[in-house]
Amino acid sequence: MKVTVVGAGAVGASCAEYIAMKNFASEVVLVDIKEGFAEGKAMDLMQCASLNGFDTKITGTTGDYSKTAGSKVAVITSGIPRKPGMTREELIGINAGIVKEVTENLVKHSPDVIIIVVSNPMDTMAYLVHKTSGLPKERIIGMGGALDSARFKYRLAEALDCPISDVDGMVVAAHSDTGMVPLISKATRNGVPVSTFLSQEQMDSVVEETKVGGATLTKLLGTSAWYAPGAAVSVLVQSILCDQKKMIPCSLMLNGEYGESDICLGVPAIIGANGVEKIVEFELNEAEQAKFAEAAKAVREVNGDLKV
Ligand SMILES: NC(=O)c1ccc[n+]([C@@H]2O[C@H](COP(=O)([O-])OP(=O)(O)OC[C@H]3O[C@@H](n4cnc5c(N)ncnc54)[C@H](O)[C@@H]3O)[C@@H](O)[C@H]2O)c1
Ligand SMILES: O=C(O)C[C@H](O)C(=O)O
Repeated sequence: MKVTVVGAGAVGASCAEYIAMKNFASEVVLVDIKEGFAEGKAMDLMQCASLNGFDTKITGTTGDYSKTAGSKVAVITSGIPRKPGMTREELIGINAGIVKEVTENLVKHSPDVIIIVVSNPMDTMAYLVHKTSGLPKERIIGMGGALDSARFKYRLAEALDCPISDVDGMVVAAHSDTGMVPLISKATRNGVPVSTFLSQEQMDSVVEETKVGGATLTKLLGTSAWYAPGAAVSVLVQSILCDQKKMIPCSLMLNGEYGESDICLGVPAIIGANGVEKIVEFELNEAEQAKFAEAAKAVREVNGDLKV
């Protein structure tokens, strides 16, 4: 099955690399606007095939969407990343126009596509794709929660001084520095609540470090991260292409779930061959639900800046 990745920059190339390495897609088509860039990235990645042992064919094109025709999944990573000191929300002015145009091109050539939105501000870009694509809501998935939850587990394992495979945890609500809600009350080490091992101060610090995970990396790297974002996308794409029905937190259009409607926010969902197969609703505690509502209010304000 064919997967398109639009934007052959840091995140797009990382998505293509992880998807190919896991060997579950027949073809990955990279698209970029910069002349020759996607073709170059595709060629470089294909020269890894014999070394890394994958058979996925990777091709590149400068804006020729006819090459993307018949894609089962398309990942939108096109757009600018933030620089140190910026918020994701500040990218809306440039990225909204790019995401809208890319969405129209994708849908024209692959009307049955499932779109994964990565470009920031992601929750608002996912909302924009809903408003402009005409696709059913089950076929639009914002990628944020998968990455934020991976960062949460990294911070939990660090605080617990244990292997990451020992910990479980999930982040819901917005993919923003202030709107992320790491569900610390439900995080466990092999099924045992982490509060058994960590003080309140340690848990607060894990939550805060998780929320600014993207900003911390942006400060260190001078631009935003790409390895874990690419890996997180590859997990979503695999769950769709292999119909794994994994439960993954994603930014999805809500229709009353968690008390919100007409907004894309991070919630757990079953992801399979049809895209979003079910939004999983479970009880948040009072504080978590209040933070979820606060995040929704902030995302709604950013959505208000869209011209849709
Ligand atoms: N949702 C997440 O968890 C997450 C994680 C990491 C990055 N991001 C976001 O992903 C986006 C990409 O980040 P990056 O580090 O790869 O940036 P990058 O600058 O390395 O790559 C972006 C690419 O998009 C291309 N592009 C721009 N306009 C285009 C268009 N109209 N059509 C096709 N290609 C176009 C550029 O030429 C560039 O190669 C940013 O908005 C960033 O904030 C989101
Ligand atoms: O932090 C960013 O701006 C990029 C991305 O959203 C991330 O979380 O790594």
